Amino acid sequence: MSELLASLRDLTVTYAAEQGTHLALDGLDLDIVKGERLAVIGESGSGKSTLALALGGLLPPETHIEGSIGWPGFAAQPQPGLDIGFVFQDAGASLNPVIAVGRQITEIARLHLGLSRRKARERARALLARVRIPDPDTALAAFPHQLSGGQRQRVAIAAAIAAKPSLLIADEATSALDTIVQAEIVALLDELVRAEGMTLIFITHDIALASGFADRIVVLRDARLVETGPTAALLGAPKQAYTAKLLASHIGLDTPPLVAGEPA
Ligand SMILES: Nc1ncnc2c1ncn2[C@@H]1O[C@H](COP(=O)(O)OP(=O)(O)OP(=O)(O)O)[C@@H](O)[C@H]1O
Repeated sequence: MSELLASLRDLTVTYAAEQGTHLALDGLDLDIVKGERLAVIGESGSGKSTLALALGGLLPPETHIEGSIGWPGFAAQPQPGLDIGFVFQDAGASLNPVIAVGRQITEIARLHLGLSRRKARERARALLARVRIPDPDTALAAFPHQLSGGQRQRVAIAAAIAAKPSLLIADEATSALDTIVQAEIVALLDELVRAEGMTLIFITHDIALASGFADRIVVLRDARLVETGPTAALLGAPKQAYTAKLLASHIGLDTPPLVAGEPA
């Protein structure tokens, strides 16, 4: 039987806003299986990022959380940055603009893996090569603004996996990139999670992008989980009218995936 990484039960998240409270997740039940590539799709404001932040324990302090997030896949409460890696939409938000790329990755490896300065730098170089940054030696000394948007996102991925997390959460990680670069980054994420045996949660409003490589899709709408199922089943025969509408508005079902899946 598949091993569970996380188990969310009746997860309800309410933000305290100036105009009152805002229900961002409403009674979410979801099991996340070790090693799966899970796409979370939904329209803007449906609660996707809130789910990502809740999993990482990164919700703002004034947020009210009910229900539970269990982590049967971890011996102890997983730590963001160590057990859970994050890639956000804007690499600029996760990378410090005034610190060289190499040092940013090196610091993570030193902090979380306790590596010596030299070993951490070797790891940073290897990670830059792993995410296919051309000329990793030069890139180590580069500042984020000296790289292209796609390269910055590759660096952000290298930083996210530097501490060897078991779970990688990519929140709209490709939304700011053009279509070709998007497909390259998705292919890279897909390859990395397979090779490293990580679990991937890929948050996106782009069903076509998700359908190319996700094992399973979760559909959120207005803070609620509408439907979840294996990608092919959900795309081929959505059970909920909302999912069907979402699919119809984004892709024809004969749209070829942007990233080829594994041969059957
Ligand atoms: N810190 C916050 N304080 C108050 N309300 C918030 C906060 N963060 C998010 N919200 C609200 O909670 C709801 C869910 O937001 P969330 O960012 O999780 O949605 P999303 O599906 O990720 O949207 P998007 O695709 O636009 O990023 C939205 O209505 C949003 O306005």
